[in-house]
Amino acid sequence: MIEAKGLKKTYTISKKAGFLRKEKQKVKAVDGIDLTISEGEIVGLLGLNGAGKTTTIKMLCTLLNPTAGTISVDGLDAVCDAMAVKGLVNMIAGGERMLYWRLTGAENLRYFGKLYGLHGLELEEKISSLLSQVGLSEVSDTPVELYSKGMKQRLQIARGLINDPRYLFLDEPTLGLDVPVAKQLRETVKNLAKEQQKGILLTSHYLEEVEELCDRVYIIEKGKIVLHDTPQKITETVVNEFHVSVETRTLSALEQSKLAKGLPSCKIQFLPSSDGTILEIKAPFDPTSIIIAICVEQKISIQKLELKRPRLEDAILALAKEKSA
Ligand SMILES: Nc1ncnc2c1ncn2[C@@H]1O[C@H](COP(=O)(O)OP(=O)(O)OP(=O)(O)O)[C@@H](O)[C@H]1O
Repeated sequence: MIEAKGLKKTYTISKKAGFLRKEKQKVKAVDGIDLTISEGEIVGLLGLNGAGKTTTIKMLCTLLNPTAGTISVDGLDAVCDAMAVKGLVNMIAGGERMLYWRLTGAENLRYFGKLYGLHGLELEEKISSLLSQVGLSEVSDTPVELYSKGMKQRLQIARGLINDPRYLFLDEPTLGLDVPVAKQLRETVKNLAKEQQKGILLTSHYLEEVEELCDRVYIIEKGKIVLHDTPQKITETVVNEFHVSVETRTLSALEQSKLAKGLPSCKIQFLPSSDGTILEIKAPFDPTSIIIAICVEQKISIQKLELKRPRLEDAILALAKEKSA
């Protein structure tokens, strides 16, 4: 398990303070974060630009030392035992960073494998197994500059797995990818966690992706965790509103009042349609079973019922609105 406690990172930057004069300024990028990632689990780290996600990831994978706090990776300290921890973790960035474009796919993996102390037959076997795992065997000897975006991203995954890490940090892994390529990549990520038991920390601006993949989500703001729960619980806590649309035959005033009485905490609108009535309901819970029960009791046939659950995106928008109000 990875366990971070009281994690802080302060950068010192120089700012112009008049002609020829510079002033040192401190930026608190991460300000006391506690988080855990277990093997086999996909954990999301969400926040607006500049919230501190990349800084957190860099500390977790030993690329940056924290200003304060501790990180334990399977009992090893990420600062004191950094070399051992490097063997247990790896990072996969989205976009086209961290690859050498003039080198072929196999040469890239050979270079990164050597950095992890792999060599000889063991390294060559690893390279060919990873290239086959990500479907790049046929282009192993093609320079990366000739790869498509999707192929480069698959090579990034192979690069991130070269040291067979127990924990993977994925920073915007589907950035700029076409829908089918991104979908395939999400399947790979699920497989890494659920079949290969790797612990994964994921940052993504695609909230549907986070909702689909993550078991738990941390929401970070100005370097602090402001919410931590499953995507579903976060959504229910923050948005707390279900939209239901129901189409029925034309309802009498009595039937309308029965429905309104049965759903006292909901906002209901009865709208006439060409062949009946449309009910638009906003409820602080999922009201479908109550609506169905009343309709059965009143012998009202339902032509169509549509439930719009709140999504993680609605929750993040609501949180952002709350903060700016
Ligand atoms: N090397 C650095 N030197 C000085 N300040 C930095 C440095 N890296 C990041 N920062 C500042 O630290 C804060 C957090 O940045 P960080 O990149 O961790 O956020 P982020 O959540 O990853 O943002 P984004 O979603 O835009 O990538 C920001 O205010 C940023 O300007």
